Amino acid sequence: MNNLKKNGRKLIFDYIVIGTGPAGSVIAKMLTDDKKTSVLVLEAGENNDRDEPIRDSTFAPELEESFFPQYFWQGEGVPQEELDERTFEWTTGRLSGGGSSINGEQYVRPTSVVFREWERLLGPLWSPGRAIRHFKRLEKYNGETNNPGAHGFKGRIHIRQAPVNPTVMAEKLVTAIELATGFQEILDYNDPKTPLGPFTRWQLYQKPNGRRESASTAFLSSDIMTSNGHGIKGRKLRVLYKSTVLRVLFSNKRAVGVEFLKEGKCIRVFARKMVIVSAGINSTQLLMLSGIGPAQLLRKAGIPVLFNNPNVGKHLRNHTLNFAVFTTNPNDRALPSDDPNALYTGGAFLPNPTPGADPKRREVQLVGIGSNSSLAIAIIFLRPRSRGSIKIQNNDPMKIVLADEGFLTIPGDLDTVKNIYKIYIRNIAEELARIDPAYRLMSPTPEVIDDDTQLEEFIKQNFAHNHHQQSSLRMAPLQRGGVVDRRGRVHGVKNLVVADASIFPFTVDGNTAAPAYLVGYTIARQLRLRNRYFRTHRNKSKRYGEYEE
Ligand SMILES: Cc1cc2nc3c(=O)[nH]c(=O)nc-3n(C[C@H](O)[C@H](O)[C@H](O)COP(=O)(O)OP(=O)(O)OC[C@H]3O[C@@H](n4cnc5c(N)ncnc54)[C@H](O)[C@@H]3O)c2cc1C
Repeated sequence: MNNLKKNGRKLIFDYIVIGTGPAGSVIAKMLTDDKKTSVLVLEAGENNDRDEPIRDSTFAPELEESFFPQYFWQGEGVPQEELDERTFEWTTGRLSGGGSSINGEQYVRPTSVVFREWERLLGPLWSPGRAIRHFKRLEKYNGETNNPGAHGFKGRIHIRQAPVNPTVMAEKLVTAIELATGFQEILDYNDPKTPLGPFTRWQLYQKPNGRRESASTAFLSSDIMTSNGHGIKGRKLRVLYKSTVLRVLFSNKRAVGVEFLKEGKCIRVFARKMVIVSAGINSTQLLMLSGIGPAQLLRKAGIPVLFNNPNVGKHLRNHTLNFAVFTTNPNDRALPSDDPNALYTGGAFLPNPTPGADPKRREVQLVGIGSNSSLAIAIIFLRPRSRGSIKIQNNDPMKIVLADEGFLTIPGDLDTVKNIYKIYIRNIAEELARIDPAYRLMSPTPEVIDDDTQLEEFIKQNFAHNHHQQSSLRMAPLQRGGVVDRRGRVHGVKNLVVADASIFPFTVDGNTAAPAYLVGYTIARQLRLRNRYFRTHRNKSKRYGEYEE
């Protein structure tokens, strides 16, 4: 076993951050802004920011389909009982920027309805007003809006609204959705005043020239660190790639460091203040390997129990994903010829169409994906009740976890997806065909939609995975299913924080990268406040909770 050493002494940092996804990268940058705090970041993957498939946004669809081993974790979930025992990929980005370096680039903030739930459970730190303030500080918005007060224009994350001029295909789809649902076209779905309706322009994680903006390009860029991971201009940042953390080290229930694998060597490194786990879909496994989790499971795996918390790995959630495919008019382009980086052909956010559901709550996301010969609508149900779980198999960090996403295990979820086809898709198909008869619903056919048994079968066969894994380490009080408190501090131990999509307390009503950035930003601010407080108040007897912003 090696200790990472400098001048023969073991190397100690103020913080160790595990992972460079949206949450980890923001935290690493923010904690080192003061040029006093030292941070070591450990990332299993490499820095691939310069690779064409990562930089060039037009590769996004291919990345999402092929899961190239050089950029993705390779894994599979357990067979899904309600989906005829089918298995789905259990993966995300394994490279600098994590999922943000390979994802579909859609920038979608959760609505205020979601943050009101977070606030009720966790207090004002997670209120809708504060969330919007934080998003504004993070983003550099490059697009149109009727509510400039809702956007930020000076943050580090470039957001490009695209395309400027919608294609005829996008316009036809949006008109059809307007007519089919009664919701008017909206300009800016991230404006809290217009969370529902169809639109021709997505907001994308892209620089003004259409190149991908990831957590790596936004927060670990050349003005922050050198290409080999050294902070510049006095920034006490060190990023080590190809460094896979195996477990967190403790002394009397206090996290003091981590053990990681780098190029065949097992190395130990230490943290004075805190270890921050931002490993995304792997955070649950790391906690369990470190002795935090359901006692019975840990004992069976041969891991000494540090803190028995049955909530660890228990509340895994994901959105559902299905498709409807239309023929198109060969004269209609899916994307403007001068802007292939726009990626999508319109879309919509809508309420659950089931009679009795809240008509003001966003629960459905439709994404137009056009090509020369077809228009697919990706259908995402954003508020499924089904829950899954993550379990380790034994104490071997290299052994894949048993990730059971529990898709459609609560029957109401299947009913909602059926209603989306029966009400929204059926009506959109009719309106589209009225606008232009060349647009015909091919899959599922209207006959399948009208037959309950066939529709159910279609949904199960057609079901896809959309990589919005969240909530397996819920941020909530222990008695209410929590693993971390409102500042991400792990219950039952000291100096250990989790900050990433795994701590979302309630399912978000859109894609998951924006709230992961927000979680990182909010927790980093809290850590900075704590540092500032301890620096200025020598009397450390007061708890920093009293000095929250
Ligand atoms: C194909 C795909 C498409 C998606 N499309 C969209 C989209 O269009 N819009 C959107 O908002 N979201 C999208 N998402 C989801 C989004 O990218 C994730 O929710 C987001 O990246 C989560 O951020 P995070 O900080 O929680 O973790 P991650 O982004 O997963 O980052 C975790 C990092 O930790 C590293 N890591 C993990 N384990 C270890 C370890 N043991 N040691 C060291 N490092 C480790 C990983 O390599 C990774 O870099 C998509 C995801 C995928 C996979």
